[in-house]
Amino acid sequence: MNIIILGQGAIGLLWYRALQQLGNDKVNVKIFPSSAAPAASQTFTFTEFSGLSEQRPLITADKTALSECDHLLVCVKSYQVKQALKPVLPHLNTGSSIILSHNGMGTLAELPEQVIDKHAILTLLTTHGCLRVKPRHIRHTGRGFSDIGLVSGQLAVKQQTELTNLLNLALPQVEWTNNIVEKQWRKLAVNSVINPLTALHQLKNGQILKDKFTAQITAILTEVSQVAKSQGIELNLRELEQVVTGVAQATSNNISSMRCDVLGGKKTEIDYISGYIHRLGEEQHIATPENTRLWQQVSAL
Ligand SMILES: NC(=O)C1=CN([C@@H]2O[C@H](COP(=O)(O)OP(=O)(O)OC[C@H]3O[C@@H](n4cnc5c(N)ncnc54)[C@H](OP(=O)(O)O)[C@@H]3O)[C@@H](O)[C@H]2O)C=CC1
Ligand SMILES: CC(C)(CO)C(=O)C(=O)O
Repeated sequence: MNIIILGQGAIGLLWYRALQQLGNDKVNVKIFPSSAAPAASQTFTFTEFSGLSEQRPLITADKTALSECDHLLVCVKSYQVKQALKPVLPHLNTGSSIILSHNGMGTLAELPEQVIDKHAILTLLTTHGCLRVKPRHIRHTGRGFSDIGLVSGQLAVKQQTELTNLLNLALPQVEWTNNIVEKQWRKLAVNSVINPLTALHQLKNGQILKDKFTAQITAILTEVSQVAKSQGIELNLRELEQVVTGVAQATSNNISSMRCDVLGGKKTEIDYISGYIHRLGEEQHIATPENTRLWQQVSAL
């Protein structure tokens, strides 16, 4: 199987290393570099939980590799997806799937129609934690699990199974799911609470469980479930509150990705989290004052 990874950041290199470990007889994995990265052959450093580090070769994909690709795994931030795909799409094998792996929602609607017509589009959601220590040096900070499923087009069951088995062998656990869109909404709900609140109030994830945020969390999640319903996704409010509490407890000492971005002076993914709820709400005539305010406040940071 030929897999190309687009995005050599934390998640891209995590998958690249995991797949490369399996050996060439199982998978031929290459990386498509960003224009900022030199194209010449390079190495990258991978640091495990134990603190052990290793250097590994980084094999980059050219146009020929793109024309032979079976699965393109896109591991860039949500706001980078459209731009990152631009130089890749003209050369990508028509039979290749495009697997989007990012926080937030709304990137599918940004893809040109011809792309949607030609390629099966999948989503890969992961709870693994990975830190980019510096360019081409990553540290795996938390073991998690991943869900993969189809969001547009078709992929034969045999290909679904082969892909899932391979990813699961590389970085377990990976499961195929036929309701990936519902899972995306659940993850969006979690991110719509934890990410903006931690970024705005400079909190660790667990600190959003203080009583003073309870009413606001309920308001955010009420809006998310109302907007999700307009898209045919039923989310139970009490269940969402429990999921958010569970994730905040399990990651209580973590700094959310949005807070990290703010601290690092980087652009956040707020347009694809609270901003996505705001846009869909407007489209569907559903008021989303809480998410709209969070979107505006984080955008202004
Ligand atoms: N890190 C984590 O633990 C987790 C991350 N996620 C989500 O996964 C997604 C990816 O996150 P993460 O890997 O941490 O992000 P990073 O910022 O570490 O990686 C993004 C990579 O994309 C590259 N890139 C940006 N624009 C382009 C382009 N036009 N062409 C090619 N490459 C490009 C960047 O290039 P350059 O090197 O030049 O900057 C960078 O290497 C995000 O949505 C994040 O929220 C989800 C779960 C956990
Ligand atoms: C689940 C959570 C909130 C963990 O930090 C996350 O996905 C993020 O930080 O973006």
